[in-house]
Amino acid sequence: MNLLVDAGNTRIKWQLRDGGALLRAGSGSLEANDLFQGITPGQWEVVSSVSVSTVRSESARQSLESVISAYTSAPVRFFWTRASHGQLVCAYSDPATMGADRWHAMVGAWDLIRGACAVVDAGSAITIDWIDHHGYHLGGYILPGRNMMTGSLRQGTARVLFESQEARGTTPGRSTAECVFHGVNWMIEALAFKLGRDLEVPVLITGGDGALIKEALDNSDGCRIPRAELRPDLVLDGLALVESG
Ligand SMILES: Nc1ncnc2c1ncn2[C@@H]1O[C@H](COP(=O)(O)OP(=O)(O)OP(=O)(O)O)[C@@H](O)[C@H]1O
Ligand SMILES: CC(C)(CO)[C@@H](O)C(=O)NCCC(=O)O
Ligand SMILES: [K+]
Repeated sequence: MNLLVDAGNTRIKWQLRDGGALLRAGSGSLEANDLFQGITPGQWEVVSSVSVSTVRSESARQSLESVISAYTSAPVRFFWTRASHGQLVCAYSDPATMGADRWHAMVGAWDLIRGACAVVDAGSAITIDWIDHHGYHLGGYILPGRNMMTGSLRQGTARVLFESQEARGTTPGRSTAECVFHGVNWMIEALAFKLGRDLEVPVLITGGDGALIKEALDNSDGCRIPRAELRPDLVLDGLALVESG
């Protein structure tokens, strides 16, 4: 039994898998002390390996390792971006500096598509990576995610004052909160429109705000993308592939 962990900047997500079968899944933060509450003592006993993809700090990596090691004596292995995995080749001259989540999502995407595709991970940050039909990673983009956009407006201004809310619209706002939340949604819509214009390849979408991107792509006029698929577990799927060799 293998425990797979994707430690993002906002949330840590995990799955307990036995071969291809998914047994348990959960998410949360290390601080809340209940991250792994979905795993029973009996299940911990039969965990034979723990594989982690993390984009958090070195000290957070160590905390995660010691929390996991308190549950199990199974080896905890961390997987980082590599220069290549099979036909997939990283565009970075220094692959270790590329976020492990991006790499594992690309490994998962290449395994599914085996052809030119793009990967969008809309998490704390939004990343977009291009892969060509040979498996060459052409490069990507790193943008602030939704929470980060609204948070930076809050922090960087004196009078942009607003309460958090679930404003789904994109019409011009008529209050500060509406201007901020509709503005962010409008940017997501603009991003989807641009993707649909620039790309004619399948797009695999993951991350906490992935559904918003998918919806915006589906509603974008003149979109040339043949297939846009939501894959919430793409990072863990790629990690499972890398971990098993
Ligand atoms: N339950 C949730 N908790 C936190 N964020 C959520 C939740 N549901 C949706 N979101 C949205 O998801 C985003 C965070 O996505 P995700 O959980 O994929 O982050 P992450 O994996 O920690 O990010 P990253 O990989 O970029 O560090 C936030 O911007 C927020 O808008
Ligand atoms: C961009 C994020 C934060 C997205 O989770 C992560 O992939 C990361 O910390 N990357 C390191 C920098 C890079 O990918 O070039
Ligand atoms: K992520």
